[in-house]
Amino acid sequence: MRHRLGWKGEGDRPSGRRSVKVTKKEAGKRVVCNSQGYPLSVMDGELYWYPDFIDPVSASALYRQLEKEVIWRQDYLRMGARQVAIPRLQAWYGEQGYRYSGLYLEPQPWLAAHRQLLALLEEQLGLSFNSVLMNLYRDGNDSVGWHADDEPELGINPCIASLSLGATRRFHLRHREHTEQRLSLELGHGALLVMSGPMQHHWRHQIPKTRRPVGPRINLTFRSINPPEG
Ligand SMILES: O=C(O)CCC(=O)C(=O)O
Ligand SMILES: [Fe+2]
Repeated sequence: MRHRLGWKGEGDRPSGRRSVKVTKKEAGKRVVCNSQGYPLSVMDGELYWYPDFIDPVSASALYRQLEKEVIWRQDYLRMGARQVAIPRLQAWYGEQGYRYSGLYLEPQPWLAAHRQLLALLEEQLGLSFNSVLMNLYRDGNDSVGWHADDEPELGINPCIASLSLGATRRFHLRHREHTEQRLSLELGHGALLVMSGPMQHHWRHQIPKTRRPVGPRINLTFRSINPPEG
């Protein structure tokens, strides 16, 4: 267990206020962070929930910065003879390229906002990553279907830290074999969800479309990609 956790034990809500307020300055911007978190009790996996990881003012500043600087791409999946647009925009930053579902994502160099978030994840939770997959859900029509983050480059039992900025969207988790095991979380502005242990082998997750009018949402899933062999 590499986490430094802000709670007492499995299934235990932390007693008292054990939140840590941290401010980090880079390029004149401060990020206020609250690393109080909760373990969510699930079978065959580890799930940690930090509902207020980034405070709303810092989260809005990060959102605006990323909205301005990220180079988003529209990717397509081949479905037989057809090319189907993925229902969201994506971007891949970090140190290595990423191959998934027949797509190759060329890495782009870290932005200052990414470096700031990487430093927070390291300092607050003891987690380090070398890449981030970003998703922009423009409205309720954008989504990501059931999948697991189980590409071979992520290794066995990968740790994935997923930060949400902007509109709140519902996140579903479902066990692959015990399909009655389900979870639904509202991922709000500044919330962090960490999935680790055998989670990606036993569970799938999705962000469904919604008819509710929702604004745009940026999601960053920090990951560690193993270097290519050879
Ligand atoms: O947007 C999210 O919260 C989830 C994104 C996701 O599952 C992924 O990028 O693999
Ligand atoms: Fe995912």
